[in-house]
This record gives sequence, C-alpha cells and structure tokens, in this order.
Amino acid sequence: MSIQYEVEQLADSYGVSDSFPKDFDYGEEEPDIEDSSASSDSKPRILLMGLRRSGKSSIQKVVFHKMSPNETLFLESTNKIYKDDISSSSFVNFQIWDFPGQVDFLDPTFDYEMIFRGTGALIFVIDAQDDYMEALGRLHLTVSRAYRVNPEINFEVFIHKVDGLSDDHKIETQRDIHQRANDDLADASLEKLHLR
Ligand SMILES: Nc1nc2c(ncn2[C@@H]2O[C@H](COP(=O)(O)OP(=O)(O)OP(=O)(O)O)[C@@H](O)[C@H]2O)c(=O)[nH]1
Repeated sequence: MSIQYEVEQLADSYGVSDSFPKDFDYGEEEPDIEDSSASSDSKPRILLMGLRRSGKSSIQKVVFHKMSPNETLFLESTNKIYKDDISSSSFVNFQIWDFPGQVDFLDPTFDYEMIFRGTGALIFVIDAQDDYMEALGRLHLTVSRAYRVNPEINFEVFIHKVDGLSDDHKIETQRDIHQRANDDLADASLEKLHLR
C-alpha cells in the first residue's frame, strides 16, 4: 500500500501527466514491447528497471494487481517491455513500463531515445539480499543514459527484498547504496543528478 501511494505520488508530484505529447508517433513496429492495455501511449509514464530477478514485476503485481507476495515466487522472467495502465481514479492515470532485467542499450530493436524522451520517472529496483555491486554499475549506466536523453526524468532507487535483513543491516545497506550511487554520479560529473 505504501509503495502504491509512493508510485502514485511520483506520477502526481513529478508532473508526469504533461510530460508526453498526445500525438507522439511510435511507428509501426515495436517487436519487444507487450502492451496489456488498449490505451494509447499518451499517458504519463513511469519506468521500472533493474537487474534480472530484482523484483520489478513483483512490485508491480502486488501493488497494483493485488497479487499475494507468495504468488510472486511463480512469476516468470520478463523478456519484453510490459506496459501496464494504472487508472484507479480520474486522478490516478498513468502507465508503468516493466523492463526485462538484462536490457541491452546497444540492441537496435530497443529505441531508448524514444522511451526516455517521454518518461516522467524511472524507478531502479535493487535486490538488497544480492551482492549489489553489479546493480550499482547498471544503475549508473542506466541513469547516465537516460539523463543524457532527458534531463527532466526523476530518478528513484527502490531498495527491495529487505525482509531478509536485520534492522541494522537494512540501515547500513541503504546508507551504503545511497553513498556509492551518488559517489559514482559525482565521479562522472553528474552530481546535479542526486538519487533518492
Ligand atoms: N524475499 C523477497 N523476495 C521477493 C520480493 N519481491 C520479489 N521477490 C522474489 O524475487 C523473485 C524475482 O521476482 P520478479 O518480480 O520476477 O523480478 P523481476 O525483476 O521482474 O525479474 P526479471 O523479469 O527477470 O527482470 C521472485 O521469486 C519473487 O518471489 C521481496 O520483497 N522479498
């Protein structure tokens, strides 16, 4: 519930509602995108990215589709971008795009320029129970690419799967991830881009 609230707040407070032109032309072919909705792409858009198995689809299904956390054990890996319409009231109306874990920025079938250009917020999910150094590298690559295309994107990092950690370890992990992620950006002279 709190995550749902947080994501809805993101859509609202970051003004994603007017971030995307209604007549945007996606072209005919989108071979790697699966669309659950009949809606157009004119809605405000939030991207869910992160390493494979970090928990992106679970967050989306539990928060917005009332899936029980236990059922997420049976979710299959996402291999296409999955678009989901969230329209729980006239005030809450946006799309979440759930990405496959291993997105390849060099793959010509993924038009990242187009995707980032129309995005209001990007949520990067990190599995706190995993060795998160690889995730931090991917976070840095993703954020720098997205920022270059669209400096208006709001970036959020969700430190997920903290249920297996002690309270002390939770705080230490959060502090460490926050510090390293922002240090990496400062090293790349992107300190304006502070991650929350
Ligand atoms: N312990 C724990 N496990 C979780 C949590 N959320 C998800 N998982 C598990 O993490 C595994 C991967 O979840 P997914 O949601 O499929 O991960 P994903 O990031 O969408 O994976 P890809 O589609 O491969 O990129 C599943 O077995 C989930 O049950 C959590 O909060 N805690």
